[in-house]
Amino acid sequence: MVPISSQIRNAWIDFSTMDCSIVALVSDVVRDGKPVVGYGFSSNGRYSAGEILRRRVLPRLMAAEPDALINDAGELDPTKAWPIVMNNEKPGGHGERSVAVGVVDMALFDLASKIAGQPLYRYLSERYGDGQPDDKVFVYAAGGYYAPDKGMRDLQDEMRGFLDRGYRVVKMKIGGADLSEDLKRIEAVLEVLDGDGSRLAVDVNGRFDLATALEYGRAIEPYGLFWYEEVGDPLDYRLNAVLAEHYRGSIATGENLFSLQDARNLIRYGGMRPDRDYLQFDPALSYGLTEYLRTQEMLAQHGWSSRRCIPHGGHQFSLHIAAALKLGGNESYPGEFQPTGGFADDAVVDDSYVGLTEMPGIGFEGKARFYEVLRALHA
Ligand SMILES: O=C([O-])CC(=O)C(=O)O
Ligand SMILES: [Mg+2]
Repeated sequence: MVPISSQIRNAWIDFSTMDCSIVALVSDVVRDGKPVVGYGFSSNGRYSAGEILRRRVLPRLMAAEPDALINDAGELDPTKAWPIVMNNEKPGGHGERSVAVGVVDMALFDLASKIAGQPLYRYLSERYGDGQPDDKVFVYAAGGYYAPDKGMRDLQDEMRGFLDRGYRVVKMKIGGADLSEDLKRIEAVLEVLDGDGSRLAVDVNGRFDLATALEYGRAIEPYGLFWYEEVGDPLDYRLNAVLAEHYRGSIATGENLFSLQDARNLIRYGGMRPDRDYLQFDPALSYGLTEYLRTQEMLAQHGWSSRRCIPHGGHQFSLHIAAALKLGGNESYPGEFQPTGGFADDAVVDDSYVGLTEMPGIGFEGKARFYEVLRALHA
């Protein structure tokens, strides 16, 4: 467990006690005299899932026959861990179990790609994509939280800071104040963006009932925003569907749907429009890439392009996945959730696109402060 606490607040929670799970899988593969280690962490916004990891997920993994994780080519295959760690788990009610499984899945993919000597995006592209990964990924800067004593000037300075760091598109929180105050905050940010609403996303974090969702929708529609995010309760598909009938701009949601089945319900019943809306399922929070691959298959069957997916979480794992599976982009937290937030220390963002590290694996080793924490797990 590692704390990622701060004073910020969205429309639903504050982050004063936020933490996340971290895992190091020390393998018996030796390179340069050292064991190859796979690292994983559980994204942000859900608390650490240590109890489930310690009592259920990790003991099952450790008890598995080593061969059960190896494919016909003799390689470690992270997707083979899924039935092992999910043995004796009932379907449905996914809760935080998917977070625990996701951390281990991330660490296994880090490990497998390191053993293969490849950066994760190349490893994934060869095995699950078309072998031609994107060489850069669209990223937007997420922030714009509510915080004690944070005024309009501070909000504008924060957004200017994002632009200075190479981002073109930014995101801010709404729904934690009343409509008139939020409209002032939106207009303050639009000033920094030369009045261009298509460069601003707003995030409600699931706060609104239908009437408020529609009221805010009518008020913000003229801005032509990048998207209107997680407007109602994540599991209220009907609310989302009614909103989609009325709000003409893009809607984004899905960061709190943690399984293929929940994602499929959103697609079936949530009224999401494949020509303009965005899906934000976070592979780390929702059973890992193994489940995300199944979700991508489901989306394709329903006529959705992978380019409509821009995962939540702002982590390096999804960055590799975005390049390999040709998603529409990835979230980024240039300022929040330290030490896990943000990409490699030397990552350069240009016009809201970032390149990938060529380090084997996910590349946590290129993120000094976080790597220190991960290394301490097996020092
Ligand atoms: O405030 C949060 O929990 C993070 C969030 O919704 C996002 O990144 O979209
Ligand atoms: Mg969000």
